[in-house]
Amino acid sequence: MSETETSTLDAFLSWAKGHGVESDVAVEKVPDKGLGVVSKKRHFRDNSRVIFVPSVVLVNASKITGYAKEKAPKLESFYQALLRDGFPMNERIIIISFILFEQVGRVSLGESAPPPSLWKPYLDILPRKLHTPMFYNATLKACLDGSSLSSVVDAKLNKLKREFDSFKPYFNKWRPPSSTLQPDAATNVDVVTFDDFKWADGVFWSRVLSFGSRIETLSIDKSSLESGLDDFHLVPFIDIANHSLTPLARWEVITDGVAGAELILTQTSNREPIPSETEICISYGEKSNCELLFLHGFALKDDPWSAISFPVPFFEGDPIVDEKLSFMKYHGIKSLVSLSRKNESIELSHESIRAMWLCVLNEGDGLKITPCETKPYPVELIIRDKVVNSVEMLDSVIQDWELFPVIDARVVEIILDAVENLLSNLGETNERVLKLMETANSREIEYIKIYREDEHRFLESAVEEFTRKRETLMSNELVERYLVEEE
Ligand SMILES: C[S@@+](CC[C@H](N)C(=O)[O-])C[C@H]1O[C@@H](n2cnc3c(N)ncnc32)[C@H](O)[C@@H]1O
Repeated sequence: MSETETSTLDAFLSWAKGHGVESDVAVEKVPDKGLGVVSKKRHFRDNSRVIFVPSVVLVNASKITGYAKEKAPKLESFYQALLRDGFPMNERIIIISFILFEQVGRVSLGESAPPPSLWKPYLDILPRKLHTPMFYNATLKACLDGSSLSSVVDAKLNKLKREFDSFKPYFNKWRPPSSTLQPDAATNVDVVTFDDFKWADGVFWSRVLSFGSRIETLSIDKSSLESGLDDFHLVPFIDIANHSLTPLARWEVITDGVAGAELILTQTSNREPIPSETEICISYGEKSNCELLFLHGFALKDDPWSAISFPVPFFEGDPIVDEKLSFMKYHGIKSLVSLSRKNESIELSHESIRAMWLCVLNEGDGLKITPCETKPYPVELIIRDKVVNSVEMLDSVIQDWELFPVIDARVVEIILDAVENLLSNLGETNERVLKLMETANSREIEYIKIYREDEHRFLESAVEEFTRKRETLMSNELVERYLVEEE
């Protein structure tokens, strides 16, 4: 670690201690992972706590808006201007704008900046360089060609760019009063660049913890959370724990007594102690290499959680596609097909099945979908004379239909077509990408290789599996009859 890195880390550690963080472990640089949490003595895996972070140091949207109101008028007027101009404010926007204000806006404001926030020593240890595909140069980006991630990255870059362009004029208000009165050369330079914006978004998605989802799984009374309605939290210290497929620890929300969060060494029947100098990792969840690469910029050779997502392949020229999309949006059905490996077989998520039903059904099947201006919902969906006003209703109408095997067969046919296409795209680009990879040797290339191989294996299995499913469905008399008629 450089001298500056060491002093920034020391400042963070003494800040944490001074604000009530208790820790039995060290924070150190870990090869190829940035910082990590490392044991400094023997520990037993007995549900004992190794880090406690009191709620006072947690970062969430409510605390940030409170801080802006009380101590950072420029940040407060930024949020107020966004609200006034009708921007949809959410926890992510509040948190990433705060990170940008503290780390970039403050520099631009110079002497007119408010004193640094409570969280400055924490913000200072956030990695300045991220390795996700959002930061790839042209060569690395070309190494994703043919993979499912390639279009996902393009779509995300475009979305972020649109978002950044809409916020830019507001970020540009983070200038000292003199420069807003007398525009000079410096004021033509944007205060926050697109790279800064991507960085803050990347920091958010790679570190944020959802307390809501953890509380739901633990069935704790949500109202007892000090943070009220906040879901997303940055948790200094605990968010230094890296991801492993064989994690030694897990994080928990504490709602009893002194509220906060803790890192616990998960109990196991293995009574062997964890030796000193062992990295203590957690699990970031059942994430495929595609997700790990997208969100975190790394991939794991032995990752068992293969998955793939692609946009719902609506038929070209489907006359009611906009209405279908509107129904899906209103009912929270993503326009995405997600396939993942479960219990040795490859399955579509339930939400994807709903999206696919809507994709394959048409007016000839008795589906009517009409815009409605007088109702609380944007479109009215009728299937077989039944008004479908919830996803549960959609499930029962389709599953109770005698034509269900036919619909199922259409879904399987289209998914098979899509995975065959994805596999052939990946195969066609492989040779060129492998050559390109030889010209650049980096950690990123190694991770892309792992991801591409994983995706190739997964798609091959998906093609096999959906071919089998199609054959089984084809042996159904009703399906055979209908498909012949449809042809
Ligand atoms: C929540 S942070 C963990 C702390 C981080 N290492 C740091 O320096 O601040 C998540 C990031 O750590 C890195 N990381 C976590 N687990 C990793 C792993 N198994 N291999 C490589 N990098 C990892 C990735 O950059 C990821 O986005």
